[in-house]
Amino acid sequence: MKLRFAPSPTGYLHVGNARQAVANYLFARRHGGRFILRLDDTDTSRSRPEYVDGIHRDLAWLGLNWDEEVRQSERRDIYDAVIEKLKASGRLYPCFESEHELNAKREMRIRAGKPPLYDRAMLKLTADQRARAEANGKVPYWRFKLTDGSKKWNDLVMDECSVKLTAISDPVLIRADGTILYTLASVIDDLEMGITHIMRGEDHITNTGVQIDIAEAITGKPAPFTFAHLPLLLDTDGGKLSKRFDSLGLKSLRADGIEPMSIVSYIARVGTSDDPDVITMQEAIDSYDISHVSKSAARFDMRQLLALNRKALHNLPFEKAKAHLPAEATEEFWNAVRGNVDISAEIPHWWDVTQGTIISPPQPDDRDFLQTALDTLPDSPWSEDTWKEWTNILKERTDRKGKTLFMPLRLALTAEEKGPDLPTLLALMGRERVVSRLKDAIRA
Ligand SMILES: Nc1ncnc2c1ncn2[C@@H]1O[C@H](COP(=O)(O)OP(=O)(O)OP(=O)(O)O)[C@@H](O)[C@H]1O
Repeated sequence: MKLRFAPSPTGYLHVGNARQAVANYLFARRHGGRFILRLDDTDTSRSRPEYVDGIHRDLAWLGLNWDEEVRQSERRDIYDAVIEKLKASGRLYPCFESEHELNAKREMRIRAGKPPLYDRAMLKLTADQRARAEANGKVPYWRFKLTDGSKKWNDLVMDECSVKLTAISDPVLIRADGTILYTLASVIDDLEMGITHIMRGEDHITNTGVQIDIAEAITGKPAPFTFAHLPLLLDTDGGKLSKRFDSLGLKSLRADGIEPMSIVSYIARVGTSDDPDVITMQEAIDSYDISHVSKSAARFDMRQLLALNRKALHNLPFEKAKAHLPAEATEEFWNAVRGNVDISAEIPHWWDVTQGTIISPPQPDDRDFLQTALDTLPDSPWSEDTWKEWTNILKERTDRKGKTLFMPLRLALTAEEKGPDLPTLLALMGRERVVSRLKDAIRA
């Protein structure tokens, strides 16, 4: 069994692309197969080295290690041999019509109430006519002659699929400048590399019909692939994701401090009948079941991802959390804050709260209460019991309890209305910091 994830390096990967990478990886690992990274970089005008680096970085970050890597731009010889064969058999035929001529023909067909399909005029070109066009400096581009009828396959996600080839124009597979289009390069690679399962987005369903036809023209045998077309992942508002607009990009999620395993856990289960939960890679592999993937489009829900990430951070042991923490951070600090962060980008704030400087917001309405709090602050050294000792005195002196007692203190000490347990935080902060924050809140 051999699978491939085949992104085009024309942008940074988004969570939709990741859905395919994760599906291919988990399916391959679950069944003891190989997972290949294939860079579909035939579009030289849009492919860029920094996007290749980006794909490597994102996949490695997610923990999707690949067994082999190939680049389409390095496989021209392989394509040329197959192209010669297809030209010789007449399935690839030269075309000379300009964009302008094609548009005019298309409009005429539409006006005549016919579908705007290519009329295959160039199939009737005689050797003489071709020689004359070439003598006039015209260079042909090449279309693939589709067979009549439909191509059917039993999809692992979409069940029975059928693409009516008679409703599609013969596709251009080689441009006049010699560029090979994705549709052709991809099927040659899949055959040559012995890919057994093609898992990709449902945006490829029409391609699949055409590619089955091309594969059969190349080998003279039924296409040897099993297909799985996974629905597209939409953004939270139901909009399309785009590499070009960097929407929900893995790079930015990483920069925001999302844990890679939260993303893999979420993406492996979103749009399936299984509930997302924070799982290990091995658990994701063992539990991946393609028959649980739903046929309809799934929405990426940021709140759900954040909930998983919060759980992942909560479970993260100190040794692993160190990567997100300041060098001087202690295990006590991590234990105090780990249950209260959605993303690791929030950690520096809590570090400042306990070890650095923050600006306490003014609390004019609670000035007297905070002055009493300052006056009754226990002397050092402090422990986790100091909070209780202090607030017991405050309860007696001020008659306050519950929220009216705790909230002004929380706000003064942390500048937040929510956060880690105050008894633990107070012990970590130390007396000097607390005195200066209380003074700030009173003075302001
Ligand atoms: N929103 C999406 N949800 C799920 N899969 C997607 C989504 N967008 C693309 N894919 C899949 O990602 C894989 C990689 O494709 P590709 O690199 O061509 O991505 P793309 O985002 O469609 O790129 P481009 O915008 O450059 O065409 C393909 O299997 C494609 O079907």
